[in-house]
Amino acid sequence: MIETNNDMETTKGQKKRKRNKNPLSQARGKQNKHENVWFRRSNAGYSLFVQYYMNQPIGTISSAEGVKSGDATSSKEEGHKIGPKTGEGMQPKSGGGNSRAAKRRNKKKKGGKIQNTNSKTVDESALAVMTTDSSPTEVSSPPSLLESAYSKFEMLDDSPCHRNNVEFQSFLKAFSQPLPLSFRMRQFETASERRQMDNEVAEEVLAEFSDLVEAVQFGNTTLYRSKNRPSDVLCKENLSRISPDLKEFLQENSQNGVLARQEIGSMLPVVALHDVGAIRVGAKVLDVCASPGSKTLQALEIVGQNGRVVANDVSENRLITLRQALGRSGVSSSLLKRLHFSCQDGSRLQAPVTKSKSSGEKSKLKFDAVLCDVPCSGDGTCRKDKHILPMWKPNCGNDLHDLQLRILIRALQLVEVGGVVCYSTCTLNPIEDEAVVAAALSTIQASKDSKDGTKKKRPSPIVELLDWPSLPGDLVRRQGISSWKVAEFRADDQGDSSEGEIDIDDAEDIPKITWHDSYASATSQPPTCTISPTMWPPSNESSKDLHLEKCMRLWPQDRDTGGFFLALIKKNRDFKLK
Ligand SMILES: C[S@@+](CC[C@H](N)C(=O)[O-])C[C@H]1O[C@@H](n2cnc3c(N)ncnc32)[C@H](O)[C@@H]1O
Repeated sequence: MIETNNDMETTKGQKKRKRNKNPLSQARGKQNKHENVWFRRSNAGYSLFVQYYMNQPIGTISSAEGVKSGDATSSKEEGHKIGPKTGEGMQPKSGGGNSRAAKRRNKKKKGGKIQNTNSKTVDESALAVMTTDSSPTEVSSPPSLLESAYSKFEMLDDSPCHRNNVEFQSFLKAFSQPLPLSFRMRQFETASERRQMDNEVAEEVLAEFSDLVEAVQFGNTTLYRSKNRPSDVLCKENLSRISPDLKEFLQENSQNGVLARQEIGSMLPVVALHDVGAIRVGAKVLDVCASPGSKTLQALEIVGQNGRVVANDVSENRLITLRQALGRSGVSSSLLKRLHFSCQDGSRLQAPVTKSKSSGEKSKLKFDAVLCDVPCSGDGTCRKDKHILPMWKPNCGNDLHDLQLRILIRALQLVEVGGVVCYSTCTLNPIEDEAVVAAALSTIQASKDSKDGTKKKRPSPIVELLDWPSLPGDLVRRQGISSWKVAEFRADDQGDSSEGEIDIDDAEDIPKITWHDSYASATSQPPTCTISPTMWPPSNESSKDLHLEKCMRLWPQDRDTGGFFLALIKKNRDFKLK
């Protein structure tokens, strides 16, 4: 059982919520059994992923970081789309309108060959498509499923911007490679001499592995990551083969608290909040969606023994995981005393009540910084999580949008005036990223100023996006985007999948995304997933005020990372929602 701090309020009905599944599994669980089977057999997830991201803007590389040679991007506003315009190239050349099942039935009648296939043959066939097709590609090694899915679209599409799309290919290629290893030296602001000594010794030892890993200064933190190697990149999967000694070193030092294995993008929220002064020695920090706790630990290291970190997660089991991870991380017991657990739905989180030592008066705690690392579709982690792409569809992100928005608004209520919230996801899907940020800012902007209850024009907005602090090392920040498309996958015809009747060589069997221009058109027939008006980009007029370009996108093809999205939002005044 998780210990909940005495001064922590719990919400009514908490027990019921504790049993709830993770919202991402719930979003995925909405697929029926047939559809799941069909997804796995047909590689539909890869096709949908490729179609979707071909039609979304990628974001411009921020000029502060500078466009370095070799960056495959043009600096047009928003960055160009990495694929053809919606509707331009996405329709199959023939057919259309009928469901795939209907087409298969027609084909059967005509005596067409229907393959009874499994995932292995799908891969092989996709490979054949890649090699026989004359589409240009820089890829010399066998194409990944993503690259194969792309080449299939090329077969269907004559759009000139679609062909020769080097950047899109480099994005697919990067997403198809395993994620390079990365870890950080644990940084204790109030470090004891012994701790510093341990770190120095570890850094000396790491110098022995300088052919494999390189150090990058990352705020106050020293980050290590795999060095570019001509052969295979050092990653979790090949670590024991390439360097059993480094593996042993990493295992030992993760357990004794010297270093923490963490993805680069995942380190950024705490580094950025530290950089803008919101997470500092003695600060009060809330981690709304905390488990498995990589950011909780990072924040705890900085706030030290006079600070306070509240780690909240809706799932009791995941809070247990977090506690176990912290136990293994070698954090001192005195520091652990500064950590408080809470098991609540982040969108309705009740602030802990504190008692003043002098007057004994009780008040609700507000935080200097809030980490809002919400549940998301997670496609930015597909380089290390092989289960994401096979089941990918836009519906998963759509189903999470409302929850993400409610959690972010709650985080902005709980942060102190002058404090900062970092909203982050490990997806590059704008519906879960800029759409959520834009909707939260607009909702709060439209709310009443809680001071005098009026909606007077004031010099600064109630909440605003902060400029991104300078980036460590050679990381590349792409700016947030302010236009994007909303899509849905309407699976109306997976009935035949139980018979394994998928003809992967048939262009008409490639699943198609349905694009929605507006909320009205999306809801003109019953949607198959959550569709909310806040999913669409704000009007040109209001998006100017929101400054979504201040958000940060980390794309895998830029500096060999995972995909990550971050936004720093400062609260200037209290507000009351309408
Ligand atoms: C992306 S993970 C967080 C990763 C974590 N911040 C880290 O860096 O280790 C999202 C977490 O949100 C939790 N979660 C899902 N729905 C939630 C909700 N309504 N309120 C609070 N937490 C939620 C999930 O259980 C999951 O642990």
